[in-house]
Amino acid sequence: MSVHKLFLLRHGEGAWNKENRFCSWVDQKLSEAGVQEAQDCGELFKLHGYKFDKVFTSILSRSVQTAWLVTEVMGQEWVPVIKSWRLNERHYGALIGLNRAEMAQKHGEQQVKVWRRSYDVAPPPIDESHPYYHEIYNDRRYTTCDTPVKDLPRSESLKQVLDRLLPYWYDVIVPEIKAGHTVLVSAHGNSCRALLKHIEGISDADIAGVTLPTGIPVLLELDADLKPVKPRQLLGDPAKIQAAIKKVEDQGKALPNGK
Ligand SMILES: O=C(OP(=O)(O)O)[C@H](O)COP(=O)(O)O
Repeated sequence: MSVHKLFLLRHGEGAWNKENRFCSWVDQKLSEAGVQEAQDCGELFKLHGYKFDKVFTSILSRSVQTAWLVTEVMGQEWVPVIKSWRLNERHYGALIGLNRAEMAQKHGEQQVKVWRRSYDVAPPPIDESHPYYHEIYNDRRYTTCDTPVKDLPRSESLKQVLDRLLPYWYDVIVPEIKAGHTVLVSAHGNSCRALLKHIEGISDADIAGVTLPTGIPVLLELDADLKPVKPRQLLGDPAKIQAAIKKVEDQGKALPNGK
């Protein structure tokens, strides 16, 4: 029997999702379409009558903005929103800012797939010569982390995302769920995939085939030990969800105009 409902949500479309660029730790806001996706998601939750007790976000604006829009539409703005860098998107290292389709043209689709979806391969690290290095590491938000700025990642595999996420999951989120609270995690494609891998026990190989589009919530129904009692449900119109998944997968195809 299902005891707990947990919702994972990749934020609505951001400006760089639209431009097919690796966004990662660059703080992009939601696009107009992304705002709409977040609001639609709130409407969907409202329609189902879901009530959240706690919302967890990363410290990137697109994840926080999504949480605000969702709870606003639901009339649940009062629900506490707790932020941590440990829910941030995967650090894409030197790939940050680059266009996936152009990278596929240059390095091949297979290499881009390895960078995007392998479990334990990290992209090349970012260094001080990278155009976004200083914007990221001089940002005041990273002085608030439980880890000194010098020790924050310079690139991460999905495995490394899970490694930095798990202490937060067990110390902060799990106690909330076990206390009977309904939790929404409003985060990112890869931080949600890492969490999903852990909760569902997905193998290192099979996680490559799991794609989460923006603005589509995932409902997990868990038993008292937080083991899934049924398959995950992606909420919304199935045809729309399939099209959105294909769009994300196609982002790594080599197209000359990078679109
Ligand atoms: O910033 C990103 O994800 P996000 O839009 O979920 O925050 C990444 O660039 C996602 O890229 P990917 O789908 O190639 O792993």
